[in-house]
Amino acid sequence: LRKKFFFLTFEITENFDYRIWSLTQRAVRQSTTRTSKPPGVALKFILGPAVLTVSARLFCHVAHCEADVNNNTPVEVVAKNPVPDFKWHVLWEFVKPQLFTLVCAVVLAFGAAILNIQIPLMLGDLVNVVARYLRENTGNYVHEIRGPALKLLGLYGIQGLLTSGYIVLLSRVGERVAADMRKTLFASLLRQDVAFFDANKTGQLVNRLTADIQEFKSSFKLVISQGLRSITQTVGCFVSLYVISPKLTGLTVLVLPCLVGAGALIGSFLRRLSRLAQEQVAKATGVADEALGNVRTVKAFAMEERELQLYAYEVDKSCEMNENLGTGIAIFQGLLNYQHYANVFVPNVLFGCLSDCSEVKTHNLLHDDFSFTVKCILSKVVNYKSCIHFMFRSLASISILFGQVVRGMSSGARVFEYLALQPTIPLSGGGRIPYHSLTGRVDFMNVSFSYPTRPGHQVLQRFSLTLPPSKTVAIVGESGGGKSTVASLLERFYDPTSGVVMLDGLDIRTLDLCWLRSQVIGFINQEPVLFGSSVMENIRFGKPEATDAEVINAAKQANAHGFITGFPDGYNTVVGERGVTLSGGQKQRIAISRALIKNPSILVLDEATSALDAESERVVQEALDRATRGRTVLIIAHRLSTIQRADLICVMSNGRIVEAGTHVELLSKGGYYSDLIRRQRAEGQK
Ligand SMILES: Nc1ncnc2c1ncn2[C@@H]1O[C@H](COP(=O)(O)OP(=O)(O)OP(=O)(O)O)[C@@H](O)[C@H]1O
Repeated sequence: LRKKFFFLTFEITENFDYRIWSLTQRAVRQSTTRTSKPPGVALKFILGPAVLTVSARLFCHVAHCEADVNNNTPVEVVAKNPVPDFKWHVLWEFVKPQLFTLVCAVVLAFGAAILNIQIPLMLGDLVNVVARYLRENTGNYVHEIRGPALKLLGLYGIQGLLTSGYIVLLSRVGERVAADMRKTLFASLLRQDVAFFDANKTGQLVNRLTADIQEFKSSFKLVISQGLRSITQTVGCFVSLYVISPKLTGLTVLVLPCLVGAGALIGSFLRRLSRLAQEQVAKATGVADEALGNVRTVKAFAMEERELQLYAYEVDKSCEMNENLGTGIAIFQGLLNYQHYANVFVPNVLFGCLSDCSEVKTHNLLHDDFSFTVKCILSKVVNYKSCIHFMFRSLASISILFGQVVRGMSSGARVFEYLALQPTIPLSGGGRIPYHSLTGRVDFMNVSFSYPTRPGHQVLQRFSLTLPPSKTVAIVGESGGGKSTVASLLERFYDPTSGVVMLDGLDIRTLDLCWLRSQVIGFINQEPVLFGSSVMENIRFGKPEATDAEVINAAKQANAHGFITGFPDGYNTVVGERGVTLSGGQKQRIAISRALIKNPSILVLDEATSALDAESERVVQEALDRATRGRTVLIIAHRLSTIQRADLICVMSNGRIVEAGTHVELLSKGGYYSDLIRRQRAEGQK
């Protein structure tokens, strides 16, 4: 691992690729997770009907972030959440709209379960008829057997109908609850701050939306259908057992709390295993997601084998954990059956029936009739055994269900955890400045800022800058100096740690964020991300209500109309995932169209042309020159040639402006800027 870490760190110092940075992080993560101590465990369990009521909270991680200010080595940011509780009131909110259907399903399931209890008793009656006929060989066998047989047949029929009915209703409830959960979770995720996405991997978030909700849905359906049936059957059989033999049933009552207690204990352990196993699955998904999402970079570095190893490592760990969980559940079931069958009930059945059959005793006292004794015992034994058999089957299915409940509750708790998250920067609410009075003046006043994931590392320090209305201000400077961070603060992806960002003299924290982003600021960055839909839809993303004519007009302004109409499908051309079927310059011009269609007062260009070759840069630059007219523009630039006509050029270093002026002023100063120009010219000549 150390070797891997060294190799990857070397790569990043060569400034190769962001992807390598993330690989490096992963290497660090693996080494730290292997050496880190296991988290503290606070077991919590409640005796009683353990399966359904034990709290999901098991142990607690303390959230912490690490930062190494003096060292440029990528630092791992670990955001560990406390283990979430399963919140019943949140579940209730989802179940409430389906309550009627659910109640119907429960009633049908309950009916089916009650009929199930009748079956052993009916079987007993049937056996009695057969036994009597075999023993006495008198009477009309067909006539006597017909009654119980038809009753049994009818019972099975009705039970079948009830079963189909509740399964249909229950699957409807399950699917709708799951769909509502997915939609709400997705909405909640989209609402989160950018900082949230800095700290959480996309793969893990997608896992919440897919695997966790799927798991929860299966558990939910199973608990209601099988759980209800099994519990009803257990209780019903218990009552029947009591009627047949109170003494033996008393013994069972004594033994059962011990079983439930042991079950709760093992259950709390299994729940912990299950949660860890699910987290591991999400981790493996995250690795695959990252590799597939960046497949070109993986291929460019011939890293397929390494990615495979990383994925295999995570998958093997998850496999091992799930195997442990399976073993735990198996042992639990085994113990349950063993205890029930071998230790307590079976040896006592005959004894219990014989000693408890008061009917037999009374009859014997009066008549001393041995054949009656045998007949009575036979009937009781058959009934008792049938009931016991059904009760054990129900208990066994409860124990199988138990594993599912454990997994379902952990999944549900993880989903509910994200549902409850509130963004620190609310998307809506706050004031709007009327369009006709908006000038587009921006002031950064004494802004200091650290990224939430690296609180110890101050990126901006008492930074002040004014973007006058309809003027172009460019920021240049060393890599990592904080240029893009300024743009992020203007977009309000983050809020400053101290100081304010103002728009037309108003603190942007008091303004409606949705309005600010959708109508005031147009943002174009170095690597425009397009969606895998048509060109038309991608441009319309900037203004969903835009007409086709508006889309075409925006494309014309961005120098994009020509190449778009050159495609066989024109504006209906599908651009592929992330716009993979377009060239860099074409993608950039579509991104410019997308920003221009909302006619923003402020335009932020974050190194918009730095990834392009000379010809593409010329075409895109033309588009940008046209787009910036009459707007307040903030340009974050690498290539100094593109910003020479800016009204103000600021040179940034270590989170501060160290020099500011026009191109000519700065050149004549002979300071940082002229040094940058000289260095860039020298690089260009190499
Ligand atoms: N999302 C983030 N979370 C934590 N730290 C970040 C994040 N984004 C940037 N940083 C850190 O903030 C500092 C400033 O980054 P920023 O991207 O603003 O620099 P820059 O001047 O735009 O660099 P470049 O010219 O290379 O794009 C860097 O040290 C960087 O590592």
